[in-house]
Amino acid sequence: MNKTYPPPSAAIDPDPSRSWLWRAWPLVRAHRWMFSAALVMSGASMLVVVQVPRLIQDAVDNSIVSDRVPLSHYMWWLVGMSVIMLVVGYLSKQLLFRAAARIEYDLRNIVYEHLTAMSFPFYDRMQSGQLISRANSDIRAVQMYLAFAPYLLVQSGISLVSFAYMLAIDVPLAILAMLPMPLMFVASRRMQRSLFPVSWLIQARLADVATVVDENVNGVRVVKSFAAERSQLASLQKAATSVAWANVKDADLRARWTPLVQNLPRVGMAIVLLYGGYLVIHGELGVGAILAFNAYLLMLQVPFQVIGNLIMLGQRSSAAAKRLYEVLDEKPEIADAPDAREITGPRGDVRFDDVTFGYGDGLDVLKGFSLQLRPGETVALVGRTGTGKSTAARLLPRFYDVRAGSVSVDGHDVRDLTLRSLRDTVGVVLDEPFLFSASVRDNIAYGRPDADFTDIERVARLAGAHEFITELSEGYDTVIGERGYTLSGGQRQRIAIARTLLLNPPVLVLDDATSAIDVQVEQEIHAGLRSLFAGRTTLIVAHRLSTISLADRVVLLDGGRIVADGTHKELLASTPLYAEVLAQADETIEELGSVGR
Ligand SMILES: Nc1ncnc2c1ncn2[C@@H]1O[C@H](COP(=O)(O)OP(=O)(O)OP(=O)(O)O)[C@@H](O)[C@H]1O
Repeated sequence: MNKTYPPPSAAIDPDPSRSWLWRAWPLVRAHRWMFSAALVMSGASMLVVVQVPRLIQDAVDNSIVSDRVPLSHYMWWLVGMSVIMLVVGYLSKQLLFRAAARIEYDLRNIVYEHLTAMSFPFYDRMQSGQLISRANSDIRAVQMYLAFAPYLLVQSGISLVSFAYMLAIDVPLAILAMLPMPLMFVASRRMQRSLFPVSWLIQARLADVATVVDENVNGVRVVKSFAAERSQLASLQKAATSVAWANVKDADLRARWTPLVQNLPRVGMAIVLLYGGYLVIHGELGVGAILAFNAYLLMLQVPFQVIGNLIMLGQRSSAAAKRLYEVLDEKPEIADAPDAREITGPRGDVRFDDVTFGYGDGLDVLKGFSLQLRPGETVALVGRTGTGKSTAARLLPRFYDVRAGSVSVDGHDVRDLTLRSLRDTVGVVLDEPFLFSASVRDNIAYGRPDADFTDIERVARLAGAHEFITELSEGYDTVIGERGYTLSGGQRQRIAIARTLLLNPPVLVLDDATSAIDVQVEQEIHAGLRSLFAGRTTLIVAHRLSTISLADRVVLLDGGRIVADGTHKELLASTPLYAEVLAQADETIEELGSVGR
């Protein structure tokens, strides 16, 4: 049913000590036949193009100045050449753009595959805006250079051939006509040098504009609720003004340099006219040769501009490639061990043994944290805000690795299991579930795209989502707006619970996963939730009494470790902190309620 797409045709060379081009070369090599064909064709069309001035020369000398050959003879040649250039040009462009598109496909897949393999610590460190820019503009810059640099170089070959033809017509005239060329080279290099920093500036400022627009669109709810449209608009105007300034600077530099670079060949033409005219007058050269020379001089101009652009493109691509490699060279911190094993027939015996954990280089959040969940047991993890309840829950599916101690499922350290089998075993529902812009049905079936509709409906009922889904305009086929914003927080959470349940995981982690479902609805779906928990080991990170009441056992976390363990009643009687935490949670909920009133 699901179409499968080809994997990337090659990988980036993993050796970071090599140059960026060398590392990217396998991508070009993978499409070498297409590239070679495109380059051969473009070389061939170039060879035809340089014949045209020769032909015009002969036509003028043999048919116009004298009447030795009928003019139609040259006309037919010219028509024939045009047809060849048309066909060959079409084929070479087709092949080149195809190869470029494949390189882009490969690069996007390589980067995306890598990003998918990266673990939570990486995403904690990186800014999503930066990642998105790397995945877009940097890929583009690298692809442009890889695909088009060889083509531009072949095109530049036109200058060598033109010069050879000029030499064949008249050696001293060819050398004289070339006199302004070094000047032109210097001028175009200076032009590129002064334009380069400005073009960087434009890129950077465009990225600033993109960031403002991105924040505005993604944070539209916050912007509007603070009525901050004006200040957002002001920051956009500021960023846009900076872009405009850089663009004006760019136009100014171009206006200064372009006429100079473009008009320098006219000096060559003047020389051709003067010395060539002298030769013609003295009968040493045909009139046609002057025409041909002028045409060749114009062709000679091309590479000077192209090579300048190529250098500029090269600098930009090299910076872009380095940024991409920075991401690609990062190894996923959490990956399968070489001898990782599958977990078979999991019973759901979960154990945290003397765990110490903290994020990055930060302080320990958990210290000496030990907890056992027997198969089929439902345990509520309670504690003050910021004590590390969610952190403990994240260690079970191995979103992060412990600093010391161990987390195990059925006696296997989670680090010894394959991530695939561990995450099939441990289902997680987070408090702010992310839903995709797809139908409700597809969102629920996210982990099992081939699931039957009856199964989808069954888990939706269990999660208390079926009723509101059927009330949506197109029921299960209703497409959810971006990130699920068209649904309420509680509705999103119920869809997320259904999504995890469809996988029927033997171990379930609910991290505050019912926090947005109002207490009454939660009570209504308690029966469903209880039947969910039956037969699976469940860890619930909870704040509310109503959620805690679903658990067989409650554990209280404080100072990085479990400080009390028992039933709700036992803890209430024995541990003042427990009552305090519950009272705080109630107060918070009440306060939130009064703010809303
Ligand atoms: N990704 C992260 N990177 C760095 N520090 C983090 C990260 N996530 C949480 N922390 C820190 O770890 C500590 C524990 O956070 P955690 O979310 O586990 O607390 P919690 O008990 O679940 O809190 P709450 O009840 O408010 O949800 C906090 O000090 C928090 O700032």
